[in-house]
Amino acid sequence: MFAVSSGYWKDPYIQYFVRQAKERKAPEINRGYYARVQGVNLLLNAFLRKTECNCQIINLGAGLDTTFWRLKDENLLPKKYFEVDFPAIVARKLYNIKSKPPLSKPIMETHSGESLLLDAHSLDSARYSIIGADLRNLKDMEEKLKKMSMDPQLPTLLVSECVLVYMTPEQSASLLQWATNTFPTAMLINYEQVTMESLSHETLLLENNLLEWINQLLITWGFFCNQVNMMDRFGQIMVENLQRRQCNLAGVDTCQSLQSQTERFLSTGWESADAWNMMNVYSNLPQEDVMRIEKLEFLDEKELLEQLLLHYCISWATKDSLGLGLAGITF
Ligand SMILES: C[S@@+](CC[C@H](N)C(=O)[O-])C[C@H]1O[C@@H](n2cnc3c(N)ncnc32)[C@H](O)[C@@H]1O
Repeated sequence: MFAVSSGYWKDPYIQYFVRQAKERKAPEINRGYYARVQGVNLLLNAFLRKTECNCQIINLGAGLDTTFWRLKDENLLPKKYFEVDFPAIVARKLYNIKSKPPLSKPIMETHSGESLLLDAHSLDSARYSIIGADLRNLKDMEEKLKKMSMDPQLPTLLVSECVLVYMTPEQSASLLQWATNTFPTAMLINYEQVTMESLSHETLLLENNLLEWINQLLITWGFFCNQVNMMDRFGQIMVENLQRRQCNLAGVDTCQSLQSQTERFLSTGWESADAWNMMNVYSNLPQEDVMRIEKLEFLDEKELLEQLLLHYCISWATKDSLGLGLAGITF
């Protein structure tokens, strides 16, 4: 919300989901969010182009994500957009949708046919469905998705942003395997942590600054959305802090390296997989817009931004029975 209100990117819908007034965040945090949002959108849009929107999207652990509304505004809606999250999170999202016309109107506008289903834990309309389910209970989740007309034969994009790390490696592997067993033509985009393996020793010596900054990150970004790897000092401090706050890091072992991030896909039936740290993603985003956002706020500590970006990655994988050229999607 703060990054949006500071002009990093446009999202007219996030304001309807955020309870507190915009709380100021550090420029590194805003740039980190910018890289994540632009990076994921870039791959997502490429999938929509390849499939000419003749596809479905399933956002796993969607939280209060606003992508459905963006795609509607940009005339890029897939045949159907699904979201899955725990029933309690879904209930909160549905409450906002029901009570805020700027959220409900676009859903009504894209709805046709039978009456729209809306209860405390699910929504089913022609182009947008939300289900309350546990990603670790695949049978139940699949049944619910099928009830809402999920079509396994359609090219399917699965998105998981800061979600798999909450599950054990076995649970997330089952989810990835379920995806390849279910959808012959699919792509999965995953955003989460990766170790700082590529950082130089000198950068790590910035530890005093780092400690202070990590604390800020915990309060703002990390505590809510992310956990990091235990392999380095940065990761150790954050993991210890998160554990003190009873935040469980069940999936952190899979985040060790870009290689472990791609291997998790290749060992669960995906045909191609790639993973880029966010520093690389940031450097490959359209540079005109990067130059624009870099003028928004003065950034004192470039090294800290680098450390943040090197600690996160976007990984993606494809399986392409229809031969749409999904493996060619990249930054
Ligand atoms: C850090 S939030 C990320 C939300 C959203 N993807 C985003 O990027 O803004 C993690 C989300 O995953 C959901 N989640 C975690 N484990 C889950 C599970 N086993 N089943 C369903 N949802 C889960 C949480 O409820 C939460 O909404």
